[in-house]
Amino acid sequence: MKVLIAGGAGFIGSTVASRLLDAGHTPVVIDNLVTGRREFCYGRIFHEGDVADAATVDHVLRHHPDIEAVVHCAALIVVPDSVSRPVDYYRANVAATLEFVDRLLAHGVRRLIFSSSASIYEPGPDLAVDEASPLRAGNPYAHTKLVVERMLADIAASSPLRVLSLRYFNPIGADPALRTGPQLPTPSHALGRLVHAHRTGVPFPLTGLDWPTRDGTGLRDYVHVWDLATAHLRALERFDRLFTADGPRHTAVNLGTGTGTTVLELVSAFNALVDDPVAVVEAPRRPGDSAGAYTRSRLAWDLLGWRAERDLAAGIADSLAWSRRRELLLPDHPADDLRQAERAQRASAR
Ligand SMILES: O=c1ccn([C@@H]2O[C@H](COP(=O)(O)OP(=O)(O)O[C@H]3O[C@H](CO)[C@H](O)[C@H](O)[C@H]3O)[C@@H](O)[C@H]2O)c(=O)[nH]1
Repeated sequence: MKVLIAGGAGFIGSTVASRLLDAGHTPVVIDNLVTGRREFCYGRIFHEGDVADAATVDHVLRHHPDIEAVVHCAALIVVPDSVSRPVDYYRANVAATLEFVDRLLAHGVRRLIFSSSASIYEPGPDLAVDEASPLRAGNPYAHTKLVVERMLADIAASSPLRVLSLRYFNPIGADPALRTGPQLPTPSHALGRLVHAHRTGVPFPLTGLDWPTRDGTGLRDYVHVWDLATAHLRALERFDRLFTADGPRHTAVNLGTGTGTTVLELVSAFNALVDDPVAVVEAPRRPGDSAGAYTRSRLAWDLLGWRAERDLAAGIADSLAWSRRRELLLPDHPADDLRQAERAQRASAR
């Protein structure tokens, strides 16, 4: 099957592309490289461009009329950034998706998987959520995901498009074959910061110790990115069976492990795997942060035949292995940072 992956040069999109390749499918990547990496597309079908650019998307779809489904992972994803740059986030995540879907419809695309997020839930006191839990996004990033889910549901209701929103919990790890992984030298997510702290010797900041969790630190459901990628594969293989003729044309499925882990528990699990443990310091809550959530849903199993198979230790081990590989594969040159900044500026000026 030929599958268009928007954002296929980013962390999750590139892993999905590897998973599809390993299963004998053909990913076609479109990515504007604002945060994605060209190196992740070597040897793959790759079109550089923005999903908001009709000419680029038209070109790709005309060039590959045999594309059977689209996976849309292209987005800006850093929560505190979204608080300070909401216009950029709405433009990149909402406005660009609308333009993209307009072209997908024009070319008769009927199957779309959207990278959504568990951050759109309003969890109850036990922090466990399923797909029927109340939705209330607590920061601009999460708002963009919620808005797009609703937008896609409305569009699907009156078009041949069927949409599966996959609500990711917190992806960790890397492709176990180390072809790709988190691309930023200093990622903002907790495990990335832990790896960074381990490499530099700078203590890891515990950002918030007064959350309503068992030890006061934020709780998340950390799911291995390779497991996430496998969920996309299963979803693509079963896509047409997910939708009945007269049922809803948009459906959402949680992708998590079902286990909540606090930041202090994550630090302990990390330190159990390294020779020289990371020190921690207390720090204030981050803008837009939340207590977190974990999934209690079986829907991914029932609908996709998928459940997470890799544990937290595997995710940490693969993150550590990737950070060493990353230094070789994606050396950080000051010129890269400059080019990255210029691309980001061009994208936000559009
Ligand atoms: O240096 C850090 C970084 C994070 N945390 C804590 O670790 C927990 C998890 O934080 P992450 O940033 O790893 O996870 P989030 O769920 O807050 O955000 C992640 O998931 C989001 C979607 O839900 C976005 O994708 C975002 O970019 C990604 O980092 C939170 O309690 C946070 O306060 C720390 O203690 N120290």
